[in-house]
Amino acid sequence: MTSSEILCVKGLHKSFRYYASPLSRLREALTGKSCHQTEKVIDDISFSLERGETLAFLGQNGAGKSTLLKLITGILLPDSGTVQKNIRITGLLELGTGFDPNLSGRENIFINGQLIGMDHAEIEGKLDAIMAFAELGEHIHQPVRTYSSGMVMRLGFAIAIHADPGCFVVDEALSVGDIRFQQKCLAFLRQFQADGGSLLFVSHDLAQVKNMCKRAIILDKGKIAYEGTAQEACNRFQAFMLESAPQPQAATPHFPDAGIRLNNAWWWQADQPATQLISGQWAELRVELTVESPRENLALGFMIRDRLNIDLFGTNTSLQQIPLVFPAPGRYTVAFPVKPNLGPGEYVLFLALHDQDNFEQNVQFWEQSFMAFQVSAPHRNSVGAVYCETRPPIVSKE
Ligand SMILES: Nc1ncnc2c1ncn2[C@@H]1O[C@H](COP(=O)(O)OP(=O)(O)OP(=O)(O)O)[C@@H](O)[C@H]1O
Repeated sequence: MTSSEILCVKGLHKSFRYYASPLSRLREALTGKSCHQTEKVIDDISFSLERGETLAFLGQNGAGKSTLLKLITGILLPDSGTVQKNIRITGLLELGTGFDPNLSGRENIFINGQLIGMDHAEIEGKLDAIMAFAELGEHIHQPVRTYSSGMVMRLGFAIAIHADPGCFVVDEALSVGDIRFQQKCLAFLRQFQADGGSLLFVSHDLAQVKNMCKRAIILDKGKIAYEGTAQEACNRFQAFMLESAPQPQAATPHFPDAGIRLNNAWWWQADQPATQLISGQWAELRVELTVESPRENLALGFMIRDRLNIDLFGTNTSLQQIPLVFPAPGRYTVAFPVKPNLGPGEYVLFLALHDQDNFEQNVQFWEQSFMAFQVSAPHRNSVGAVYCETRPPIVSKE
């Protein structure tokens, strides 16, 4: 380890054993014969972290990000390889790790605090500050098993940050809880960074990764697939995710009794089909259907979701008070004029055709992620997920 490094990971390997049933495990213990399968989850990972550096880990679900963080913090032991660190690393990993559900929040502060390296006197000294940060009020005296996941997160975060770590580990857990508390945690983390603290960060929110981190590693099936600036890593990861996202194609109906098939759907903007829309300019979502017999009383709708699968905007013909009538069999196109006032980024389109009064009835198709598309904002005068029209600010003196 060099003098500026606080963490040095070398040749880390970790596999998990999988047994078909508890009986297989018992059989192996009794007979000594192998009755398990092994899956390599971390495969020869090496990297180092300098003091004050912020490093993000990106990767698809199951890529090994959380396992790597647990190896670094010592929650898990590697099969081989080393984790050298010369500072205290704390953070939020699995919600509730190190909490006894039957003890109160206050009692758990002592248990969890000791687990992450504080001694009793240090915890006594910081108890009031930890309880104030967690904002649990009288709940602090109730057993942790009665807490919501957001409350567990508050308590875990409050303890972890008061351990004066040199490096703080943030897994997706930060996305739990109410937005005001999340903002408070993020503000804390920014101050922690400004004061020279290091961060290891796992998030599927690439905007947050770019905002919080300078460097990033993309993990793919437990191996390092890319290491570089957070900006470049996010671009590569985004491109990879878009490639692997469902593309427009003939959809097969999921509903055997459906008499209407979704053939295709595509965006149209500036007189041509578009996979990249320009924010704030009129576009059209065209949905092409094959109708086998005359139908009415249906609603065709769409929902735009962001990459975290959060609903951003949806509408349907019923909400728009447009009767959807297919008087004869044939191919139909339904066009929705839409002005996508969205921030630049990747989005996914959900399409469904169902009863006009009840979306669970007469379902003809229900395509959760029919296609991915991008939105660009060439005249950037804003940031964020939505685009609100603005006029130049007016400065006036009282
Ligand atoms: N304790 C465990 N026992 C067995 N398998 C495990 C254990 N922990 C993780 N795994 C497996 O290891 C693989 C990697 O999981 P991990 O949680 O590290 O991925 P991840 O990149 O953090 O995914 P996500 O983005 O979904 O959180 C997965 O296949 C997971 O099922």
